[in-house]
Amino acid sequence: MEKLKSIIPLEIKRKIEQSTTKDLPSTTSSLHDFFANSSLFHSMVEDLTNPELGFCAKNKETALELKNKGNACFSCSDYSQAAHFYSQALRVAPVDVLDKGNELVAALFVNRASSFHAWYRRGKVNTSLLNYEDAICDLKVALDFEGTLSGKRQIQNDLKLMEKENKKEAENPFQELSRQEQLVIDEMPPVKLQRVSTPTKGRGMTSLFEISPATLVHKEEPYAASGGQVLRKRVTNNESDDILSGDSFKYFLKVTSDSHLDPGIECFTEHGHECRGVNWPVVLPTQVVLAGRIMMKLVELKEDSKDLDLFHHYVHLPPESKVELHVYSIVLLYCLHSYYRSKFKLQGAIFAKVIILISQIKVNSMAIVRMKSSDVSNPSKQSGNLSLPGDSMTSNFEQARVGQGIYLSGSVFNHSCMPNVHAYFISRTLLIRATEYVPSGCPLEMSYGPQVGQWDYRNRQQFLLDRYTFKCQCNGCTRANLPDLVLNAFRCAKVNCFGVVLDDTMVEYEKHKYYHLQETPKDHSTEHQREVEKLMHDEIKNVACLIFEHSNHCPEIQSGCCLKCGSPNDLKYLRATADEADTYFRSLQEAVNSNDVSAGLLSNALSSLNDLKSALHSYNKKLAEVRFTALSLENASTDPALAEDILAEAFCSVGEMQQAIDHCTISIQILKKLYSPGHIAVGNELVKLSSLQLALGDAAAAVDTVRQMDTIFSNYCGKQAVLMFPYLKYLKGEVVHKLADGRKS
Ligand SMILES: C[S@@+](CC[C@H](N)C(=O)[O-])C[C@H]1O[C@@H](n2cnc3c(N)ncnc32)[C@H](O)[C@@H]1O
Repeated sequence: MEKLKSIIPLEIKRKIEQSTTKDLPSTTSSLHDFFANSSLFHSMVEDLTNPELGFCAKNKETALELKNKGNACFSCSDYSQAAHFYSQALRVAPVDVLDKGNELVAALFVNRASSFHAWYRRGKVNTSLLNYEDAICDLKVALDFEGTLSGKRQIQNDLKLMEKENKKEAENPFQELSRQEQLVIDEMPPVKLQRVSTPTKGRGMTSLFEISPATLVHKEEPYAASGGQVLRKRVTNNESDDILSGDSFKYFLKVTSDSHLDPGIECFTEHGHECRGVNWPVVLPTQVVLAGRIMMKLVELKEDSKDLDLFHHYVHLPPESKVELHVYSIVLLYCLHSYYRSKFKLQGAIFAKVIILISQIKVNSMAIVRMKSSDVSNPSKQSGNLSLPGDSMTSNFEQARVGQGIYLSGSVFNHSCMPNVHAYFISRTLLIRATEYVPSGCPLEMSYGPQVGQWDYRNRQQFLLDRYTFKCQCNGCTRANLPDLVLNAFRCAKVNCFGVVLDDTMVEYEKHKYYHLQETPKDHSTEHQREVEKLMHDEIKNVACLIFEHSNHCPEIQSGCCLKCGSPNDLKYLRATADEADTYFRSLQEAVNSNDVSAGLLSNALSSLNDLKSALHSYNKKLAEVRFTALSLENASTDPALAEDILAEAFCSVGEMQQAIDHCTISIQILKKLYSPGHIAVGNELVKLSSLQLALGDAAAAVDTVRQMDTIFSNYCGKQAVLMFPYLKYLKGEVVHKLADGRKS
């Protein structure tokens, strides 16, 4: 695409760069006229649309060869190999060719279904031989591939019987998942939401009634979804195993398959050939592919004159992005046109529609993520982990991004850096749940990524501006709050003061929060300025009083001055002390990573921790854990672990569990201040604490920790918490075991 962009004449480029939405039909027409005469453009479109050149290039001879191999395996009863060859053949079979009078693709699907039917037969044989475990495996595969409802019901009944018989399976703590999955399907939001217009954020969502924590407020299937680019390539090339476990891979396919597809087909390791084997759905960026899917959907539903009622920022996009969108819109429409022909007209109004669509996708699409829980997918391995001190800290949140989707109602929820709802996905279903009590009429706002307590004001603003092109106007970014004041703060050097000391940049960020008030057009008078200043000081005073538990001192917000006692501090000295201590923690982190923690390193780090504590405010994030991964619309972000958390890991790796527990506990106390006691970042750290307590054999303490953790995760994901965080169920099981063992002895 870079090449295409580079050949655009300057005059056309300039018009595009300055364009607003109403100019789009004319700017796209000019660019189209230019591309129509460009051999580079046509050869690029040819690359993207010619099935012979596709990643899964079509070839009748190869398909027939593979089909014959499949047939040979089938006749030797090697059904899994047979299915494999038929699947391979399907990847390369051209869509419209005949083989012995039948459509080749259809024949291949039938053969492959027969292979899977053979699985059912084999399951029955294994049942009669009392090989229940094998039989269950066979039947599960058969169930996945059974296309008819009655067939599925029959297999499900057989499976139920088999699972009853199989005692081993019944002991597996993950066996209940299918029942839990049923809960996912059944739960519906009990509240009615209302779309409202807000003064600063456009439309938004509120509830007509008050909402208690953990209430499901919204549930929605995507209007359209697509896998990420890397995944799409791997899927097409059948290279799934190296990036995702089998389970995640299946998940990915479920997420990205269109729901109208036969559910059996969703599980195959080739894509649905929506593209007829051509390249564009594999190589174009995800947002453009998603736009292509939506355009196809609108045409198929005969709704192509309809516009999606979604917000976009075309006019605020940087000039370079506008040019890029123009190029993608023309390329995409040519790709669609090559298959749908007259249904997609190559004209300015339609190119403009695609540009708006991609702009809407940029602002509104959500990253569909799932928890990566490879370390708990095998409970026996996990059990082993807990008995190994060095590994018991490894159960961190990690998320895999499996796709991107457009949720028409879900995207009306605005962002807040202090969100009161949590968005997550089960397969491709979006669920939004209140994480705290919400009074009626109060906006329901999720986090698009950044949160107060996780990042400072400037980083949050920058992220939202870069990624979503808006200046955040949430409560966290327009008012003083405790986490923003302390997150990066120093500590007053005066004996026994413990006050907050901010440097220039932190003071600047706090002042920035009030600029939106100054920007209001109604009044720019000095009096108004004074009002703004006063408001800022009052707010900061309120927050400072909170930190210092009702101190009556009125803080001056000034760089280097303590917010509690007002005394000046040597910022240079405080910063140098903190930086030096930091280097020890970096070495300790490296030693933890390479499993090479020595007594010397530990004692150095402990004295550095004291230095760090003498320079940084006690809630400064550098002292706590920050390996928190936000569930967000954007890529999950992970910060490095610091100070107390590294020490906890280091003590854990040398088997000093009590020390590890002490440092982990302090880390949790800081996180509770920075976020809130019920925040998921705290829950994440509680997972570590409980696994340490279990490793130490302190089941009673672990019970309490697991209970707190359970409350937090249930607030975020309701009954689905066990699906989202499988280790929750596992840790609960461990606690029960340890308690029972304790009673026996
Ligand atoms: C996914 S849409 C949310 C719905 C949108 N308000 C609407 O009217 O359709 C995201 C857009 O809403 C606005 N928005 C959301 N949260 C905001 C916030 N905290 N501050 C300012 N604008 C916000 C921005 O314009 C952003 O690009």
